[in-house]
Parts: sequence; C-alpha cells; structure tokens
Amino acid sequence: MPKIKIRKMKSHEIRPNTRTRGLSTSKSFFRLSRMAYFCTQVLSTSFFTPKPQIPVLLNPGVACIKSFHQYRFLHIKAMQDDKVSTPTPSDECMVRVPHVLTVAGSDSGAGAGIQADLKACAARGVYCSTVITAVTAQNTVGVQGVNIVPEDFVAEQLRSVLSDMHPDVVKTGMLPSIGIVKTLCQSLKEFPVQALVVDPVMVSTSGHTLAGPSILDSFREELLPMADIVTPNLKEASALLGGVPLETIADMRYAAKAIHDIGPRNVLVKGGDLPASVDAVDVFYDGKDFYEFRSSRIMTPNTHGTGCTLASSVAAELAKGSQMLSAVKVAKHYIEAALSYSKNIAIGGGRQGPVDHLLKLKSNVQRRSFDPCDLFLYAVTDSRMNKRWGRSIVDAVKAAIEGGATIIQLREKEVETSDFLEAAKACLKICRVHGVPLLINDRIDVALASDADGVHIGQSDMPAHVARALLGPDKIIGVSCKTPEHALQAWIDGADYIGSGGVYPTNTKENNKTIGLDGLKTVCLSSKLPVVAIGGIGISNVQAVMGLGVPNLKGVAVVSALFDRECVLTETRKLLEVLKESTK
Ligand SMILES: Cc1ncc(COP(=O)(O)OP(=O)(O)O)c(N)n1
Ligand SMILES: Cc1ncsc1CCOP(=O)(O)O
Ligand SMILES: [Mg+2]
Repeated sequence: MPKIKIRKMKSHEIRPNTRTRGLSTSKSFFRLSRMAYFCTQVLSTSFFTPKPQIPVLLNPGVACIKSFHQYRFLHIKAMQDDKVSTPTPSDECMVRVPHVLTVAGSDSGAGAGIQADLKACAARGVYCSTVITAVTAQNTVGVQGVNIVPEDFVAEQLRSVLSDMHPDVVKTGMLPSIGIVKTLCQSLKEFPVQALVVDPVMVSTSGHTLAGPSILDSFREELLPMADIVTPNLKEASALLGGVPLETIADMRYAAKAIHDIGPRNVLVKGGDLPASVDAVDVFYDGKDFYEFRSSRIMTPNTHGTGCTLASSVAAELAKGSQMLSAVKVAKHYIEAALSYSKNIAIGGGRQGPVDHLLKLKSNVQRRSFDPCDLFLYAVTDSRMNKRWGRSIVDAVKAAIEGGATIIQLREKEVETSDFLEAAKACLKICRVHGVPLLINDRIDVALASDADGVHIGQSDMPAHVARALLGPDKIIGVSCKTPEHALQAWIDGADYIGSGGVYPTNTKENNKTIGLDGLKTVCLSSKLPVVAIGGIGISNVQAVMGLGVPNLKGVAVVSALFDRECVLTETRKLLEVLKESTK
C-alpha cells in the first residue's frame, strides 16, 4: 500500500490551485487533502500549538497531520513505498495530541472512575492515560467491594506515565489513602504538568465511602493548593469545610470562596443535589468573580459518573488549550448533552444507571474550538449584492478568505433552502481547507444539514439556548445584542460571542436601530462574551470602532464594504490592512 506522508505547510507556501510535490494536478491535491482532512477527523488531535511529539497510530501506511492554528494548509506527498516505517520523534508526519492523565479508581460498572474518564476524554477528542488507585467492584445497585492499590505501585504507575508521556493535564478522582495523596503530590512536584483538575471524590453516588475523612487534611494541606480547579459536589464541599450545611445558592457561593481560600485557583461547586432548586445550578469562582451555570434538570436515573465525566471534560478542554472558564462551559454543555442522550438507556437492574458518554453523542469534537480572535475580520455575505456583481456565493467566500477574512457568515435571506444548503456545503469545503470557521445566519436547519461550524442568530430568531440544545456543545453560536441585558442573556444561553450594532446607519438591514459607538462600548464593557461590531463599518470608520480599545471587542463584521464592491479580494485585503493598523 502506498504511504502518504503529510507535512505541515505554512500559508505562504501554497495557494489552493498550486501544484504540490508528488502530485500532478490540483484536482489530485484537493482529493488527497480531503482524504487527509478525513483522516484528521478520525484522529483525535489538537489544533493548538504543537508541543513535543508522540506517535499517532493510523491505518496502515497513512499518516496525517492537522495543525490549523499556525499552519493553515496541508501539503501532501504521496510516496511510492509500501513499507510502513515506525514513526520517530523527528518524523515530520508526527503530531502531538492533547493528553490527560487520570489518577482515579476503576469502576467495574464503567459509568464512573477511570472508565468514565477514558470515555469522556475520547468523546472530547483527547488522549487519556491512567493511573489506577483502587479497583472497585460496583454496578448499578452499589459498591460491593474496594481493593486499594498499594501506594508504591501507584507511585510506579505515576512515574511510568509522567516521566515518558508528558501529559498536559492531570485529573484526579478517587484517592483512597493519605499515602496515595502524598505520592501524587510528590510526583507532580517532580514532573510538573500544565494543569491539575481535582475532583475530590469522597462518597459514591450510591452512598459508599470512597475516601474517608482522614484524607481531608491531606486534601486541604497538600493537594488543593496545587490544583488549578477543584470540583466538589455539595457533600464534598461541605466535608472540605468541616461539615457546614450547604442548602442554597448563597451557601454554594460561600463554599466556593471558602474552598478557594484553601488554595486552588478555581472552584466549581456542583449543585446537582441542591434540594430547593428546579434547575441544576453550579457555582464557579475564580478568586475574583462568581459565575452561575444553570441548566434545566434532566430527569433520568442514568447519572452515575457525572462528576468524573465533568472533571475529565474540563481537563480535556484545558489540555486542548482552552481558558478555565470556557473549559468549564464546554464541559457543562457536554455533560448536559450526555445526560440527555442517557435518558432512556437501560443498563443493569439497580436504581442508578451510567451516563452515556459516547453512544449517540454525535459531535464533531476534532475541530478546533472557537477562538475569539476568529472575529477579527468577519465577512457576512449577501446574495443580492453578489447577484448584482455577477458572482456566486462560493466565489464571494473564496475571495473574502483569500483577502484575509477570519470567519465567514452566510446571510442569504433570499435564497431557496436547497440552494442555500448546496452553497453552504460548497463554502464549507473551502473554509475547512483554510481553517476558517463558517457560520450560517438564522437557519439552524441549514447549519445542521451542512455541518457548518455554527450559527448567528438575532433577538427575533430561535432563542440561543434552544439553538445550543439543537447544535450540541461544539458548534459556535453568535447572538445579536444591542444592550447589556441582551448580552447577559446570550451568555446565560450558552452563546460563544455576540454581534453588536448597528454601530453606524446601514442600508443592508432595514429598520435597524443604530446604537453608535457609545452603545457599542456599553455592550462591550458589560459583556462576558467576546464582541464583534457590525453595521455600516468600512475602511473609513474601522479605526474609530477598534479605537474604542475595549478588551472584549475582537473585530468587525462587514457586509457591503466587502461584497457590494467590484473586487471582494481587494476590498478585504484593504480592510484587513486598516484593521491591523488600528489594533497596533
Ligand atoms: C455578526 C453579526 N452580528 C449581527 C447580525 C445580525 O443578526 P440579526 O439581528 O439576526 O439580523 P439578520 O442578520 O438576521 O438580519 C449578524 N447577522 N451578524
Ligand atoms: C446584519 C446587520 N445587523 C446589524 S447591522 C447589519 C448590516 C451590516 O451590513 P453592512 O456592513 O453592509 O452595514
Ligand atoms: Mg437573524
């Protein structure tokens, strides 16, 4: 079988129609690049900054790489060689995958513990290695037995993984003895990692003690001060604080702050067991601000493993390079989706079944997650304008990307659904090749059918929380906001960014109230989400907009200044230059 070798290529090295070494036509290039893209979808690899390299196992003879963060293009070299050579660290076909090490107990029922961590990391597209601290015999009825792994053998497992495989993030679960806690802390000092996620497992959901009160002191004195985040449920938070009752959201805030004082950099107190609450509310505290994560309670008996799964997904997002708050947010979306998919599965005869980590959870996790910098030069198409200038949507999108647009939105108000879908699919191919996200305006159905990267919705479109439920945790959702109240709601609803405007009067959108620079500034200052400005923006005023200098304002969204012009490529390039100048 021929071996296909792919190397990272810098954007200046290639244009879409360029012939590539080893391939005779640009058609072959695209065929192979699509194949390579498919391979990269199969592999769970990171879009983030390449780190030290480890081997990736592939179908025989096929090696792929994906790193759209720094290198936007794939360059494929077909090699007429049917021997499969063992990849070495210097081999250019290697790619570093984000890696979580879980230090936890095995759950024979596989809903929680090591097994949950493995599945959650796999579902989130991250490699997971394991250090087993205890072997439990458990099922949906309860815990029938616990066998603690000797401390020195936990130490040996830790050394094996940490000294060789260099995980990005360590996540802890069941730590059943003081000696194991101490061993872990010692190992982390010897082999530091980027982040430590501590799920202070103490009692199983069936009520069995997994780490006794004697462990609490070593948690407080040694482990928590090293943690980047600790994720107790109400019982665990109460135990960490000497048994204080926690019954309200105000109590959870108090607990989050008090646990933060022990030393972890962030605290997520999970309120799933809060007696008085209809919604599931978790409280996050980063030492400065409190955030409440609220979601409607999913009525299912299949909740065994939610704690482990949430902590592992936070770890997975951190390993991919996310900031803490967005890691928690994405992990919450994931666990909600997993719980909702778990609703009706029947496994075991006990009262509590396992969370369904993977089954039916159809999400495109390999794609790079949303980066607010994507909003820098946001090109929004308009079919009337493109028609007027005699070009197709696809040609318009190609030109905008070539000119430097960092994200594309198809805003096609007058196109038939079937034509819209075809255009979306065609644009998506181009966007994927260039690592540029593609969003669909208004039409969640078209976004779903085309597998676009997300949607942009307005105040009179489908509510963002409904869009989030339909699209799942990985798609990008943008919401139009004219006021701080809109912006707050968008954040609560699970949006990723907001579009704010019209900043200046525009002919593109009828009856659209103009908010001016002052209105934009007010929204930006209040928003917890990144903001893109829209409405009447072009070369003449982009400096005034970006000159507001508010940190949340990440870029400008533009329709007519790019598409109501003869040459989209030239206009995009010109606007990009001015935009860059204005943010220097
Ligand atoms: C980036 C961005 N911001 C705002 C809008 C406007 O969306 P909406 O308010 O839904 O109005 P329509 O675009 O649907 O007319 C947008 N499209 N993009
Ligand atoms: C879609 C939209 N939402 C608020 S203003 C606007 C139109 C922006 O178009 P233009 O960039 O041509 O002013
Ligand atoms: Mg709309």
